[in-house]
Amino acid sequence: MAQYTRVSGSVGLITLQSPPVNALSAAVRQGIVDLMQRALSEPEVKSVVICGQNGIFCGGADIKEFGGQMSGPPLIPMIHAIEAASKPVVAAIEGIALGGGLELALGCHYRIAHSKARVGLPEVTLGLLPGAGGSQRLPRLIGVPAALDLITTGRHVTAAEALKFGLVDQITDHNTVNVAVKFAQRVADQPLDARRISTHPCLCPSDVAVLFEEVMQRVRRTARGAIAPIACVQAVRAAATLPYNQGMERERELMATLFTSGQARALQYFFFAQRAVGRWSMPSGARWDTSKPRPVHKAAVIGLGTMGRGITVALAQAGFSVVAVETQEKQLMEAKQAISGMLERGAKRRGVAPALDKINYGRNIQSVADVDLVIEAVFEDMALKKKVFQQLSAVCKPSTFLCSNTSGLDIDQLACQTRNPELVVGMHFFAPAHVMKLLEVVYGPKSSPLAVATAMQLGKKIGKVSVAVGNCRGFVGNRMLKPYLEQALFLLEEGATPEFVDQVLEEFGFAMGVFRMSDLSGLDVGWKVRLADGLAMPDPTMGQPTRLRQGRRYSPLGDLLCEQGRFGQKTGRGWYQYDKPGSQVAKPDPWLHSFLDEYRARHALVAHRIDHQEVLERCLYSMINEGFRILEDGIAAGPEDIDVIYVFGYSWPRHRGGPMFYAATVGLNKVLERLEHYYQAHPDVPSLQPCHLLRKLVASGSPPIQKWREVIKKVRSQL
Ligand SMILES: CCC[C@H](O)CC(=O)SCCNC(=O)CCNC(=O)[C@H](O)C(C)(C)COP(=O)([O-])OP(=O)([O-])OC[C@H]1O[C@@H](n2cnc3c(N)ncnc32)[C@H](O)[C@@H]1OP(=O)([O-])[O-]
Repeated sequence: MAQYTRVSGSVGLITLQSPPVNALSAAVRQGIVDLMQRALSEPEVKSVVICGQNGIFCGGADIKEFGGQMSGPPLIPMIHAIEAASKPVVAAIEGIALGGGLELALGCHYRIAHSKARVGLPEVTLGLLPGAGGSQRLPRLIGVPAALDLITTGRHVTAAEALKFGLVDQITDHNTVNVAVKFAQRVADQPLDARRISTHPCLCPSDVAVLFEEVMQRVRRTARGAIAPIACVQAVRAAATLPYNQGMERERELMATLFTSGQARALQYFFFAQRAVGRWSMPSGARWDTSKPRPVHKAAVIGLGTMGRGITVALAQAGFSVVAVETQEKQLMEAKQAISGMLERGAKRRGVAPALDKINYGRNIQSVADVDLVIEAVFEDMALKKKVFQQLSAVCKPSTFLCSNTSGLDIDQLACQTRNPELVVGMHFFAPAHVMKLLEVVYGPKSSPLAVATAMQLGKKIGKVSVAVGNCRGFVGNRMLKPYLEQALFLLEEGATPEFVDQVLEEFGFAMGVFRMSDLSGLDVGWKVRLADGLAMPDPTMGQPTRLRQGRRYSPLGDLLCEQGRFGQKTGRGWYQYDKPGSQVAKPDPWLHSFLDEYRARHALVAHRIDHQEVLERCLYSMINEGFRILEDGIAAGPEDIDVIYVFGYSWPRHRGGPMFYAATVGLNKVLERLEHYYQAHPDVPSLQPCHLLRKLVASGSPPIQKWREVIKKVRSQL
């Protein structure tokens, strides 16, 4: 929808009206077409201003329409008609002008932006390119290098940066619509030819071919298999090398390919999944919209190791007062220095003052007495964490929320140490905690909706995508990682090498294969957990064979490496070898290959040829199967929660939507059939046994992912 008013006698004001972001739905496009015609036909009207209601210009094409049949006037001719208009058209940009919204503004003859507005062409993040002329007009307006930057990254730029680029003509701190109306009056009788961007030559640097080559190489390297960034470069290249009309034709062809690709569908699903996780619910029926958070002004972090430092930085940067506690003097001094460095570097990047004064350091837990919320980030040891929670419960005011950054321990056991177990939740950050977007907010059986709502809101305030999940070993992310890691080890036992498994997973789109990732995080981390669980050391009195523990297949390969002091990158040896401890350049290690040969010989394992398909299916489908179990158990409310966790926390390639969306893409019956096949071949590996929910979904005709919740509800009610 759009509204028309005549202002100051001679200006036709068109206001886009489609809450919440004035997306260009069919109705809005129809409104613009009709009202432009009206403005052009009224002789008193000398110029036109286009703005959006509620201080938001336009969030672009309506993404919800992409899934169905497109109706209403198409965007491209609508923008062409605006550009071709005989009266000046001014875009009054408040809030945002993104994607099709900015393309609409580029079709106008002038652009006035509020100083707080942000603009950008984020289509690439949805698996698309700016397909309403944006890939052709932007380089003509701001030059090829800047256009390539904006279009291939999709980043939003501030009004000040936009002015520097020449993307907007003026910025204002005042009422943008009023300023635009006055501007429109001033330019009412100015000639328009030079203002039609499509008629401009494309501004190219002299070495433009080299530039395109370099950008294409960079994009291919970082795209991890995503096709949209490559198409974006191709579209801008068309702008630089072809006349406008031919460039538009190329834009249309590239857009058509992207639009129907599985990647665009996955990325658009993921866009809505990110928003869906904010609408959390708990099995008790408590929900985001009926649970009010309590404001947090002052927080504390206990334990200033790697995680505690990152969490402190994240809180301080978001403006919270933080009490940072570390009982070891040496560790405290090191942490202070590290945190200050992180804050200073971050502030320099963002051009603001470092939030050093937000933090008070202390060695005594008593110093957290008056805080609203505490995040415990001590070593991952249940006995130690229990002690800390007992102390916190005694020291803090009764209303303080007590949170643990555990990556998988039982939240309920911690809650039981406190006076108010309903105020205890998990806040599982991912390293580095001030950078990684993901936060798992873990509720135990006693956690109150108030505590969950407060942790979710705090997560949002510090810039995280927070996902509420139930309490179980490893929560969602690490629980699903277990079968994935396990399969990778079994594949080594059966004949694969770490390099091959990693190559397959990296070709799939993971930033790092499973073995490179283990080397980076440190092999000793999992080893300590397995030792604590009694898994890493077979009990000789029980007579358990080395490759069978607690009644199921077990690979001791990781333990054997740790016993040799091979902890990964930090020791210069792990699944790979490194030039020196701490180096990041992984090289295949002949020692490891002989070690695997000897291991196989010792256990009478005959190496067989393992192909790409087997690596992918066994690693990914076992993980996906665990995802279905998690849904069945009610640990995650829906597939979106799992997918968001995996993309933001575990480098799952975003253009594949997340593990559960990927399962839907592959076809649930295929996932089921392959799991059955592998389970038959490996009956001692329970993680390969297809779970009940997966069978139920297949039996229900494999409904689209948006309908899974209905089947999940039925399955849970039968349990
Ligand atoms: C031929 C076509 C060519 C063209 O080049 C293609 C495009 O333009 S592609 C488009 C290029 N444009 C983009 O990529 C911009 C995508 N949007 C964004 O980046 C952010 O939403 C924005 C920055 C605008 C606001 O952030 P914020 O303040 O944190 O708020 P929020 O994020 O929570 O959103 C609030 C609500 O608005 C909803 N919604 C938002 N946008 C759209 C949309 N375009 N459509 C439909 N709905 C949209 C969103 O789902 C949410 O709904 P709900 O039911 O309440 O969950």
